[in-house]
Amino acid sequence: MAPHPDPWPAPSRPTPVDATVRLPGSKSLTNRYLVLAALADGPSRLRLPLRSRDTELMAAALRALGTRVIDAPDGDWIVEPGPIRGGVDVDCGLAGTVMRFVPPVAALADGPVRFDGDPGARTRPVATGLRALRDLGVEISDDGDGRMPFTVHGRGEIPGGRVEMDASASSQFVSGLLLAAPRFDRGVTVVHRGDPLPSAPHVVMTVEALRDAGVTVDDCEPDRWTVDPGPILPLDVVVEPDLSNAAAFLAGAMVTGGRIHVPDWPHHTTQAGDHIRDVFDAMGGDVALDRDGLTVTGPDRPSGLDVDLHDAGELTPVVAAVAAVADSPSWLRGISHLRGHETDRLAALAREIEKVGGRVEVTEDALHVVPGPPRPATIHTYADHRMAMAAAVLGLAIPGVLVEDVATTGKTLPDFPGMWEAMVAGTAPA
Ligand SMILES: O=C(O)C1=C[C@@H](OP(=O)(O)O)[C@@H](O)[C@H](O)C1
Ligand SMILES: C=C(OP(=O)(O)O)C(=O)O
Repeated sequence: MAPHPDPWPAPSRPTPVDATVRLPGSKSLTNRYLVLAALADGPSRLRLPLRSRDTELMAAALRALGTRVIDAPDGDWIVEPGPIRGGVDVDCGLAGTVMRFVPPVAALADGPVRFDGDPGARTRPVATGLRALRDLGVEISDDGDGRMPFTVHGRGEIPGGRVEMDASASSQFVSGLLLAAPRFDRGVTVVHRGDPLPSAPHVVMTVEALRDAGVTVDDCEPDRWTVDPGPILPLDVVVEPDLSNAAAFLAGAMVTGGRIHVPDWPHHTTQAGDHIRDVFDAMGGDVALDRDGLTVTGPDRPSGLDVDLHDAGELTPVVAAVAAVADSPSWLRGISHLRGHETDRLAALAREIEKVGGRVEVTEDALHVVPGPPRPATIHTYADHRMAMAAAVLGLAIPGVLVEDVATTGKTLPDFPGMWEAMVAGTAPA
């Protein structure tokens, strides 16, 4: 992987891109499978897992807790569960999945497990998950502010039972409890009470992954999930390509009137990123899913749109970037929870899109993006992989865009700049 200059001159292209882009595995699926495999009854195999910062952090966390996560020569991960041990530290980096999925696993350890992460992780919400674990009988110490760092005092078992939480800040609080719950003495019933749960497809993904591993889950009532205690079957799974990362490349077609093909786009998926098909269709793209994969052909100029991204918030930065060069204003709604993502994405998108000539109004839960005469700028990326990908999309359409810290894309996509440059040059590997 070649080093890239910082700031990185985002390639711009006045003519249509035309490339096939093969995406590595889904972050959300890889990290769920890793957790389930660590708690399973025998060894598992993850085929085509994502190998990026977030998933390496998850693997490292589980290794610290006593699981063997073995790098097979073909890139697969073999996972051999072991007794969960305490007396260890977990580095969450900036990964929401690590800071919210691993504490319930740590509660099953035989001693204390201390969690910390990047400076930015200390401002991400974790208190709801910690409070729920306490309600289920787990001892946790923090500095009293419900933020990182904190220590989970594992006692080798979790009584479990019924717990109510307000998960309106992140669906990951629900997913984290459900994933470990087969190993709780009484399983768990989680009831969400509060504003509507964001990122609902991610909880469906959790439920599906549990059921595929032989776990009984009842989700027939809205905002209530029951996981029965019982064994987790070993997994042998192929990880789907990451559709939210794919969205950035498909945006390349949208802003240049070009064509991008993503092979192996799943026909059934729980990934929220699949929603990008509807979004780009509404923005004037020609979106075709067939046996070979997904092909998006962009319009001469994308249309503005009014869209609710509550279920697929992680698409917002890339959609906002396309909206910033559209032929009319856009509303992106239902996204107040993005203030607790890698950065406050509402503020960050407004600031950076305004630098390249757009106007952005931030409301309580929406962005109103008004395209303006484009101008070059240096885009700050706030340690946020999706801000950096959005900046690359802006740079494709607007000459003279420099992207600070493009390496932050390594959170979910190794060598994003190399893949992007290959796409722009039309040489992306088939
Ligand atoms: O469970 C998951 O894998 C995720 C859930 C979502 O989090 P929020 O519910 O906090 O938005 C999503 O944005 C994140 O990228 C991944
Ligand atoms: C919100 C995101 O990540 P995380 O899993 O760290 O919450 C994201 O990838 O857009």
